[in-house]
Amino acid sequence: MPPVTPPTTDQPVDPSAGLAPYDAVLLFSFGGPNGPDDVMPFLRNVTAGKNIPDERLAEVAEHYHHFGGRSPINEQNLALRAALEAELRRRGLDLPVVWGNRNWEPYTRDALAEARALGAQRVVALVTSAYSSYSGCRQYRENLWTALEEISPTGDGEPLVVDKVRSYFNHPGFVRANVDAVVEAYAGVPADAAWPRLVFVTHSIPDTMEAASVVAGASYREQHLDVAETVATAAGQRLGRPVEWDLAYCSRSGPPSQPWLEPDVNDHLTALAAAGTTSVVLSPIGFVSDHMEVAFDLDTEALATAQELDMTAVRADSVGVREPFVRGLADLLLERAAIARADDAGVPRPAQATEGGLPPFRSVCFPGCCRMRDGVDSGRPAACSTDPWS
Ligand SMILES: CC1=C(CCC(=O)O)c2cc3nc(cc4[nH]c(cc5[nH]c(cc1n2)c(C)c5CCC(=O)O)c(CCC(=O)O)c4C)C(CCC(=O)O)=C3C
Ligand SMILES: [Fe+2]
Repeated sequence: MPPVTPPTTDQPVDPSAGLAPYDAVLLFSFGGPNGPDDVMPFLRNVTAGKNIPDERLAEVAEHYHHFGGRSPINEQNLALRAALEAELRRRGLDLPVVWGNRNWEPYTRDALAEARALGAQRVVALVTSAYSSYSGCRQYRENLWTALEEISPTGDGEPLVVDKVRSYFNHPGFVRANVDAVVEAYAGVPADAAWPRLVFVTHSIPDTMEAASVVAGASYREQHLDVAETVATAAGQRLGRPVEWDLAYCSRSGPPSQPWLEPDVNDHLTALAAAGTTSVVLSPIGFVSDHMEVAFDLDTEALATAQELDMTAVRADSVGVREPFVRGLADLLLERAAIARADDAGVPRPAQATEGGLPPFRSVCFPGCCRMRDGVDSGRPAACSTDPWS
């Protein structure tokens, strides 16, 4: 049965009401190795229970070793935490922001234990993945469930409650920061190059995961197409000239027999070159920071492909700590708090800001949301679920 939409008003969130009932923010990310000795244990964490061929793991380990065995992702998350904390302080909100990862230190359970030691009882989680799919939503919620079990108090301690911010790919802050980055990238294209084609890039996922993602309202791919259209149109307006765009994918893994979303960005550049395109801007809209997938798959591999094809290629920034993005995250936290208060009081929720053609994604997931495969439960419980409006 499709979930029922919760009643909402057309009233915007009242920012003066603050972040109650929350008393801490969890910045919840993927994690990455900090040095060569971390690489294999990290990869084993990421791929536990997954059907990833050994050759692929060895290849990915090489990507990390190419950068001294260190992913940029941890520094980027520390910078994002500092920026978000500063933005919250600027608004008079002095909650602690704790940081935890699914696959490396500091682990999710460490962050939750830290929040509890700071006196937190109800935490709002912000995932560093903007899109909804098993990889960007349920997998985080499964990990959160396990972490909550691991730190669960014995005796009369109150269990920690964690709520999650909606998938924010179509929030105005994320969209605006991507438009800014694309416009800047166009400005960086050499003056003698042709008007560039805009190639958006995101992480590929298995077709089965794509099919299962559609229950959230629009599939992973459709979410990207919606953002891409919005960003390309807005960038074209700012640049005073329309841009033509496509969506391509990177970082495919899994066995070759398993279909994943295509085209791969390198294949796509090859096809574009064959059709006469000589200039591109690559926009990594699938990623919130320039971590290893961007540093290797785009800046190392795809840019080398473009060079071989004699194409001019400029890579746009990911949103990182751009102001519109960070302000948007603070707005999303205020929105989530207002939704929690409305649900607790049994009154309609506030209006939620979006850009593009899709509605806001759910703040509370419903059973069966974002499975790995359609109709098949992983058998693992997930936190932040069971919307009263399921
Ligand atoms: C949709 C998506 C995002 C975006 C959303 C989000 O940001 O969460 C993402 C992010 C990331 N993926 C990352 C790294 C890896 N992903 C892997 C494997 C996989 N990713 C998948 C999907 C996604 N992944 C999938 C379906 C697999 C197959 C196995 C599985 O279902 O889990 C593997 C295993 C080896 C390989 O096969 O590549 C690695 C090392 C890093 C860290 C980078 C760094 O260290 O800087 C980040 C941010
Ligand atoms: Fe990944």
